Amino acid sequence: MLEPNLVYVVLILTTILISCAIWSRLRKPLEYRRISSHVPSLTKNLWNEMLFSCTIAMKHPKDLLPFFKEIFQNNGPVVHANITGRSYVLLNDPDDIKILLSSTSYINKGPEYEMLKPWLNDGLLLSKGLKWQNRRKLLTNTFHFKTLDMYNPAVNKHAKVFAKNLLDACVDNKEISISEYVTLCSLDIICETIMGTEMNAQKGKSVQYVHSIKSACRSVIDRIFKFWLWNDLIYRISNSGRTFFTSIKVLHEFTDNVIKRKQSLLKNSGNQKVQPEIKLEKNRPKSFLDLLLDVLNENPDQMTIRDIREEVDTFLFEGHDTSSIAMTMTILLLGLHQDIQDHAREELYSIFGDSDRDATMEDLNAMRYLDAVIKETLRLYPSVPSFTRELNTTLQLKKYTIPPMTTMAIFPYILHRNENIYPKPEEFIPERFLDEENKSKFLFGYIPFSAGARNCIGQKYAMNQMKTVISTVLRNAKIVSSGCKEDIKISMQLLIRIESLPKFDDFFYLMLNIVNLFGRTVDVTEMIDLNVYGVVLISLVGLISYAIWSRLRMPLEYRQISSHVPSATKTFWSEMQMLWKMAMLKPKGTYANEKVFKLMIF
Ligand code: HEM
Repeated sequence: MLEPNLVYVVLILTTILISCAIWSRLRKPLEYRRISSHVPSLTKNLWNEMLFSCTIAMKHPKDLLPFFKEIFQNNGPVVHANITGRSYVLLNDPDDIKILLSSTSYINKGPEYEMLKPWLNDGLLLSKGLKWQNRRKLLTNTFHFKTLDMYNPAVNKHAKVFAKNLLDACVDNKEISISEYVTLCSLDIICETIMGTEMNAQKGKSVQYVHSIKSACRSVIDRIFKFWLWNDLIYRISNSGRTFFTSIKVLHEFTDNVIKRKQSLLKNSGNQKVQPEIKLEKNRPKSFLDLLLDVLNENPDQMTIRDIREEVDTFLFEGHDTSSIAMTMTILLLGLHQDIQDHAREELYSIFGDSDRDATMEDLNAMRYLDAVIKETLRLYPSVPSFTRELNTTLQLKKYTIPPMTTMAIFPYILHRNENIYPKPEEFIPERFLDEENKSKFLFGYIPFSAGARNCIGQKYAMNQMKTVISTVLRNAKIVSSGCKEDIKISMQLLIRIESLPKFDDFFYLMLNIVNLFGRTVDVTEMIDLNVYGVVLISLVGLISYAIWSRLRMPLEYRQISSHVPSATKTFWSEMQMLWKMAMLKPKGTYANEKVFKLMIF
């Protein structure tokens, strides 16, 4: 049964691939089609294009960033590649990146962002033109420093719950997985600050939302790189697409709930427009959701409930997942570098002494070393590993002219490892960010929050939140992470994720992809959903065949060695047991994933 299916898959995929490539080439203007004649290109002809499209589609997310890094190493900082007819230019030169990002002519996102539309609709991250301009202007006010000050008590409150939960979980020196704790804390913070409503995620109320975000992100990245999933119909019937639509149902329900709670809070306070605590101070700025609901009430032509939902969806996602990854990575790195951790703690002691008071805005500004630690973490592990822009008009780079309709792709993860900007780029050295001389060097060579008109609107908010949470942990606990930095493997998804899987064989991954296309429930990025029985069966068959085969091909005297030399594998069964145990051995410190944290009370 399997073989004819496989033939059909290959046939269908090849047909889709060729038709997409030919069709999209023909409909583009000539200059667009000729881009590869003057920009170093990986896909100078149709065959190369098909090969590249397939290679990229079959890459495991953990191999994507090293793959792109190698492309830059081999071809220079500006590289062209067609993926089934879509033209991409990959940029890794800070000067060229500056030209692109600092111009207000190139603010539209690439076509991949369309894949997020069913989830985030036309929220700030995805919107274009006038709609984006108006929204950005309106919402920028809600990240004013006075507003951030107003959020401080809530951030401190949730940071303390987070630290307590970690310490409770680490009783008896137990190792714990930290990422879920961080994510729930981040979610509580975003809900109570900018949404103005408590969701009690840290009390276990929103675990489903967090899992759905992860599934949705995985499905989207799957779609971005696998050209056969670009088609809406195929995506909808594929396993990846079904996971995506199931997940966004949960995500939308959560957002609706946040909005309803806020509306009922406002109703109960007897004032539809202003929050009770804001009423006390007349000039106090409004928080995000208050402001949107105000506009809805006062100018229903300008804002509908649908508009509010798309912004709440966008800010809930962008506002908690990005910073929770950054906090997880910072805590992991501090646990691996005890000297840096001690230095950060000394700084906190000089600010707070033995007091357990809340961190104020002045305290946060005084945390210069912790600030550098977080910045260095974001250099090595920028939460958003890559982003794109689509050109409306011609772009003149330092050396090349890029025609309209090209998608420009930037990879902060790779840019931040440029040896010319960052000596010893793989090393964790927060001091780089304390040296004033480096500031000009880092401009456009350091873009974890992007740059220019479409940079991250929540940058300052995120830094404050991260400093508050991490300083609270450091003031209460000593962090120890097992493993070493080299063991951290990053998976390129919409946002980065720590790879916590045993290594997948490439062939195994390819087979999973094919099975996935036919809708079996096999999740390729999380072992949890993997068909465990299938894996055990395949491993056993492989083991037995190997043992029989290797015995039979050896001379008899070799096979009888265990009869006179003390042996650990006297029987066939004990040999298999030994093989299995060796295969399952976890070398000390090999998996520095988020499951190997130890927090110690000091
Ligand atoms: C460590 C934390 C964060 C990082 C590394 C980060 C990074 C980024 C990056 C790289 C972009 C540009 C994406 C692109 O061009 O496609 C972006 C945009 C955005 N971020 Fe953040 N972000 C963080 C935290 C936040 C927070 C806390 C919020 C909200 C409270 C937020 C809201 C947004 C929004 C709405 C956009 C779209 C802005 C626009 O297009 O005008 N981010 N962020």
